[in-house]
Amino acid sequence: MGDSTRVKVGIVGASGYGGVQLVRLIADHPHLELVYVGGESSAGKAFSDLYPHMDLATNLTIETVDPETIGDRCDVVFLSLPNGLAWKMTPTLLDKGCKVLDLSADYRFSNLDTYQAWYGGDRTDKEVAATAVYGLPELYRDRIKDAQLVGCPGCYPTASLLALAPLLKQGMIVPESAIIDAKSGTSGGGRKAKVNLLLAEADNSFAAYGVASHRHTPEIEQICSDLAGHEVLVQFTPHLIPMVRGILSTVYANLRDPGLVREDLVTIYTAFYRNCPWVKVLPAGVYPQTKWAMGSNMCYLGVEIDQRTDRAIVMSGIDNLLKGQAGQAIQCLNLMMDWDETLGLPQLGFYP
Ligand SMILES: NC(=O)C1=CN([C@@H]2O[C@H](COP(=O)(O)OP(=O)(O)OC[C@H]3O[C@@H](n4cnc5c(N)ncnc54)[C@H](OP(=O)(O)O)[C@@H]3O)[C@@H](O)[C@H]2O)C=CC1
Ligand SMILES: CC(=O)N[C@@H](CCC(=O)OP(=O)(O)O)C(=O)O
Repeated sequence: MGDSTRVKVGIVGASGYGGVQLVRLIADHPHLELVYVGGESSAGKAFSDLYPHMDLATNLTIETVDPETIGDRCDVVFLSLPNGLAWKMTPTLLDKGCKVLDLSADYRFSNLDTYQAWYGGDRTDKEVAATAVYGLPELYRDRIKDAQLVGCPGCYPTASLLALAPLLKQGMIVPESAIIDAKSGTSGGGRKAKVNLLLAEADNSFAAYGVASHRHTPEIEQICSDLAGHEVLVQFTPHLIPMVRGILSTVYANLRDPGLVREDLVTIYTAFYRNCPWVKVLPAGVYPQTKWAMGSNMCYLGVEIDQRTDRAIVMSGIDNLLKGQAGQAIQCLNLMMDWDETLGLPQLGFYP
């Protein structure tokens, strides 16, 4: 039975990894009621037939995607789809008065030419895209509060930008010297079958991919440029690591002030993130482990300085499906609804 006091929520792409996390988080959220789940190949199946252990979270059946009817039934819609689909349905959802949170790359770029150069597609929603806000609350909280459309960041950009932001914003590093070395578990590639994500391919192996060409590079550069106040290029190398969940992003950059020690960085980072409940700056000498963040919306940051090279080294650990995806989307929605930013989100991870 429906609860008229709760905000009615729909998820398009509910069967995927991001969608499942959203179902779980919405079930635990005090102000949200899931009223619609949509998909393509899973349409017509009960959500609990796909995920039998989640029958307590919802008894909905996955439906086909018709933006008009979704817009009539929902106040808020999460789009957890492959890149290039959200922009085709978002204008209708917004016209219907919905708040829209897109987990794909479609609304992350302030310059659509950049989007089209990396993702393709012939966008016809330029006016709508211009209203989208980049959904990284620690950097754009006030803009997210007023947004009707949020483009939630990618998992690698979330981890990497939270590591770099204090240094860039305060002009402490040479921006172009930034090198981002990031590792992701296989769930980062989504639930759809892909040969490189098979256990027999990914297990006992560890390799870089997308070297000097990964599509998260321009997304990271866009926000770094915004923080630095001028155009910045960065070096970003992702790796696939044989685990399911988690990202560890290690960022290196040349310091402008060679006199700093790591305790200074702890103080600077703690001050920068003092109003951010989802970032935990670790004490000097403590470095994040991905398992701490598994099941939690927290980003753990460890800071270090190599005094031989005068480089800052910052390590950022997140759960790619929570702070890197669905958790961050709920965090953004909390802000858009003027609710506490922590509502309905898990603080502590599953481990140990
Ligand atoms: N995985 C991660 O760590 C992160 C992913 N992202 C982004 O979030 C988005 C979702 O990712 P993820 O959950 O991993 O993806 P999955 O591959 O796990 O899920 C994709 C979902 O999209 C649905 N879908 C695909 N095509 C269509 C279509 N034409 N119409 C309707 N539904 C469709 C699928 O439904 P069905 O099963 O019914 O076919 C499925 O539910 C992507 O844009 C991804 O890049 C962002 C940050 C992190
Ligand atoms: C391990 C793995 O394959 N990771 C994905 C990142 C997924 C993601 O967040 O990307 P978008 O939302 O920008 O598509 C990749 O490198 O393509």
